[in-house]
Amino acid sequence: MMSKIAIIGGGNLGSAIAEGLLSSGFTTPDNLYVTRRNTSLLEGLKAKGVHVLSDNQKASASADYIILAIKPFQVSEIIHEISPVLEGNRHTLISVVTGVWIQDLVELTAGKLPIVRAMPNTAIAIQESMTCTCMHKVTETQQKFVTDLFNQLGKTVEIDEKLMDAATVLGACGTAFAMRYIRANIQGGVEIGFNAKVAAVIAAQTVKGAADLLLQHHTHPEQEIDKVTTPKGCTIAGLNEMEHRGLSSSIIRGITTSYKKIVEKM
Ligand SMILES: NC(=O)C1=CN([C@@H]2O[C@H](COP(=O)(O)OP(=O)(O)OC[C@H]3O[C@@H](n4cnc5c(N)ncnc54)[C@H](O)[C@@H]3O)[C@@H](O)[C@H]2O)C=CC1
Ligand SMILES: O=C(O)[C@@H]1CCC=N1
Repeated sequence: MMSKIAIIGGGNLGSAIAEGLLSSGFTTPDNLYVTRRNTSLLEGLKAKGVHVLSDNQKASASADYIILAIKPFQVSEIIHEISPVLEGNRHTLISVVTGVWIQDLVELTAGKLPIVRAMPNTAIAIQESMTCTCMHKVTETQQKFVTDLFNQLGKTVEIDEKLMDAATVLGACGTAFAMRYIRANIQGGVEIGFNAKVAAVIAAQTVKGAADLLLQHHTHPEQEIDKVTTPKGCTIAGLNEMEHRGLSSSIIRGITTSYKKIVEKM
């Protein structure tokens, strides 16, 4: 029998996970439960046959794997709410919540559940997430299930929990950072003559191709840059101007600022 999955908090990330789980075929709508206070915002999932409800206890009681996709400040209240139905020999708790540590979750569940911390990004909706995981007291079956689940939804690496905040910045916030880079390309593209629609396709596909070059060639970005920059050409002229204006520096400072925000407990 297929394991049942409950997603508590069908917001941006929770809904993206649900979409990815369905489109990958990892689960079927009948085995998926998604909660949200205002369920009318989950009509799309409901139409696909997913169990959409506002009752977190009911969803948790129906599931084997419970994915917590709520805001950090809600974790304590919601675990308290579902506690009465949690069973140590049945449930695995998977938290995608930023800045909440395994030790916090162990304490909130009185140590009775296997716990997974996972940090995916919103590309999980199209099975292209980068997900970092770390696991606590899981059985081999549970570890395999969770690894298979996230592997179906993109790439997965298991990391030391002390790197989870860093994984949040690079892997999860990283989606937004990449979007701004692409948006700037679109704005520049319009200045030099394209309409916004065509500029958007060119910018997004170019960034996707650049990322795939690195993933498939296992090269360093500078090796790929060397193949593009014709001596005295337009690429190096543009690239150096971007660096004079602080491109790399501003990205590094953005990353370290995001990191500080998490470490200082948001
Ligand atoms: N959005 C992202 O790209 C990522 C988010 N995260 C983490 O995932 C968590 C969720 O983030 P988002 O989806 O962006 O936030 P969100 O605000 O879009 O989603 C949270 C959802 O929980 C629902 N909710 C609130 N109280 C509830 C309750 N009592 N019962 C059931 N549902 C309830 C809200 O209605 C909302 O839909 C956060 O902890 C965030 O740090 C982690 C990685 C990436
Ligand atoms: O901005 C945030 O706090 C969350 C964590 C990673 C993505 N969104």
